[in-house]
Amino acid sequence: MKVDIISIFPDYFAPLGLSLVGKARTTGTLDLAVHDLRTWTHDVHRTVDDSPYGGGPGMVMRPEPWGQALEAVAGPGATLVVPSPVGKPFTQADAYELAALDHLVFACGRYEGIDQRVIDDAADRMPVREVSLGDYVLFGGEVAVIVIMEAITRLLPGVLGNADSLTEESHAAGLLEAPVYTKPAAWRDREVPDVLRSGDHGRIARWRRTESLLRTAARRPDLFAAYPPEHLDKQDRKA
Ligand SMILES: N#Cc1c(-c2ccc3ccn(Cc4ccncc4)c3c2)n[nH]c1N
Repeated sequence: MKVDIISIFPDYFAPLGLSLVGKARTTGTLDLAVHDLRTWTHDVHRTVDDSPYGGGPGMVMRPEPWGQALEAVAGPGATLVVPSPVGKPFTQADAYELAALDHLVFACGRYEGIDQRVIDDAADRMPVREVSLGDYVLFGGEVAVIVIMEAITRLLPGVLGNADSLTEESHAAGLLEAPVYTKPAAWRDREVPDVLRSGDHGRIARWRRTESLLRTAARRPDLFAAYPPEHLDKQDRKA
C-alpha cells in the first residue's frame, strides 16, 4: 500500500517510523511518504493561510498550495482522505475499506480548516473521504492521520503475527471483545475466571461470547442495537 501525507508539520509523523507501522515500512508492506505543504508555496514567507471570507475567528488554509500539492502527489488511482471535525465518523469498517486501496493521500488541515474549493476540486478527479475521529475538536488533522494509519496498517497482510487476532477483537464483528487475563492466576486477591483455566475450549468460547454481548449491551447500546439478531443464537438470548 502506498500512502502520502501532506502537512505543515511533517515531523508530527515520526511515530509512524516506530513499532509495527515502522516494521511495515521496512518490509515494504507500507510505502509511506510525508510531504511539507510549504514545498508548494512560492512567497518569501511560505504562506499557507489567510483570513476567512465572511469574517470570523482564525485563519483558513489557502487553496493554491493545496491544489499544487495534490496535483503533484495524488496521481491516478489515489483516494484523498481528509480528517475533519465535519467528517463521517471513522469506524473499523472504514479502516478495512481504506486498507484495501492501493494509494491513499492524507490532507492534514490546520487553523479553521482547508478552503472548501480544494476538496471540491479534488473530488472532480478522485474519491474523497472526509472523516472524523469523534465528537471533540483537535488542533489539526495530524493526530487523526496517525490513528487512522495505525488502524489501517494492522489490517495489512503479514503485519499482525497472528491474523486470528483480527477476528476476535473489538468492533471486528460489531461487538466489544471479552475481558482478557494472563498470569499470575491470582493477583491482589483477584482470581482469573475458572473457565479460562479449564482447558474446555467450547466453554471458553461460550464465556467469551457472553461477556462480549454483556459488555457491548452495557457500554455501547448503539452497537448492541445494530447487531444483527440473526447472529444471536439460543445461548446468546439467555445472556
Ligand atoms: N479528524 C478529525 C478531527 C478534528 C480536526 C481535523 C482536522 C482539522 C484541521 C483543522 N482543525 C481545527 C479545527 C477546524 C475546524 N473547527 C475547529 C477546529 C481540525 C480538526 N477535530 N476533531 C476531530 N475528530
